[in-house]
Amino acid sequence: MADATTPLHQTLPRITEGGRVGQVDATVVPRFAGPPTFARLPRVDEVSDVDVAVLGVPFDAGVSYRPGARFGPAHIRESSRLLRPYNPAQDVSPFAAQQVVDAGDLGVNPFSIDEAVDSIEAGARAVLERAGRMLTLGGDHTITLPLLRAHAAAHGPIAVVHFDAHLDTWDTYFGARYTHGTPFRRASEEGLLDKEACLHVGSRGPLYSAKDLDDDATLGFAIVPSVEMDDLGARGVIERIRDRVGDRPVYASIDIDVLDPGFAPGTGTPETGGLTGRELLAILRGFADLNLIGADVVEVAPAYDHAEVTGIAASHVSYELLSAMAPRADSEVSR
Ligand SMILES: N=C(N)NCCCC(=O)O
Ligand SMILES: [Zn+2]
Ligand SMILES: [Zn+2]
Repeated sequence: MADATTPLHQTLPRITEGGRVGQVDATVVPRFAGPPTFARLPRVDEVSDVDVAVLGVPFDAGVSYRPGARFGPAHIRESSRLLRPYNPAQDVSPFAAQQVVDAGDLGVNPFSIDEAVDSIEAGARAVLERAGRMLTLGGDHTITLPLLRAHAAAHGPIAVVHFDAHLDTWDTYFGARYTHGTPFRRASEEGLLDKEACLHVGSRGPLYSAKDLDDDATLGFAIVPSVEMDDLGARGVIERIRDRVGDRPVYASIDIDVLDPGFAPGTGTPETGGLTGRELLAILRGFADLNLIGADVVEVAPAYDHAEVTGIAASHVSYELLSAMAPRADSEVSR
């Protein structure tokens, strides 16, 4: 048993509810001490069976404006120390209902986007062989293309629900095809998307031209713009998502800039008029009734954050996604 004189790396008392190796027990080791893994969960090498892996991809060479999302994974992990075991909003204990681990970071090339994209795909495929599902912490939005390649290899064309201020279906920037503004155009061109079933949520802000919207529809996306949030409410947005994706395999990609900059200042291309944290969490809870096969949380850039506001938002978004992935005894739980 740990006491105040025992180095923490020698004995880490963990919650072991449901037979899973869970968080370091915060009633024994205070939250600000101990390992820097996501939610103080075990590392992947500390357990034998894995259901969900949390993977960091510290890559930001694809950004068009402010850099810094390469520090996102470490910032989200540090901001996740306060997460507790039981999620009352979904009536689930996400780390007891499934084995969740921290798979660490991929070490990707910061000087070659092409090489980084290839190695992210290879890394994601390797993680998916070990774990049934993964939640990836970015990193800029470029990383979602190789992540979708890995998921589509396992599931076929995917229904992507994309939360973002931006469409990210643009074509090129300065001739570059792999950037954080282009992942979903590439994914659509590569046949990774179910073009009947993809949806952007929270889009807003100026575009380059009206043609952006025509292209976006052709690439397979419907849109719930941020401006419709008040009229629809979280329930209305969940219904729009459910109508669009049905029971297809769904991948949720959360660009933290879908939140208003007041709720998530720490990001590279902020746009005013976004969702509140409460709205986003409420919508994500609706994914518990969908076939959520994977997710990412991207574009957290801690240099522009204050008091971990953005990091805490990203860690709670991650927690709702992990909760939505958790198997339920009764799948008709109303929430
Ligand atoms: N994916 C994010 N966050 N931003 C894309 C912005 C692309 C642009 O500068 O037009
Ligand atoms: Zn964005
Ligand atoms: Zn984005």
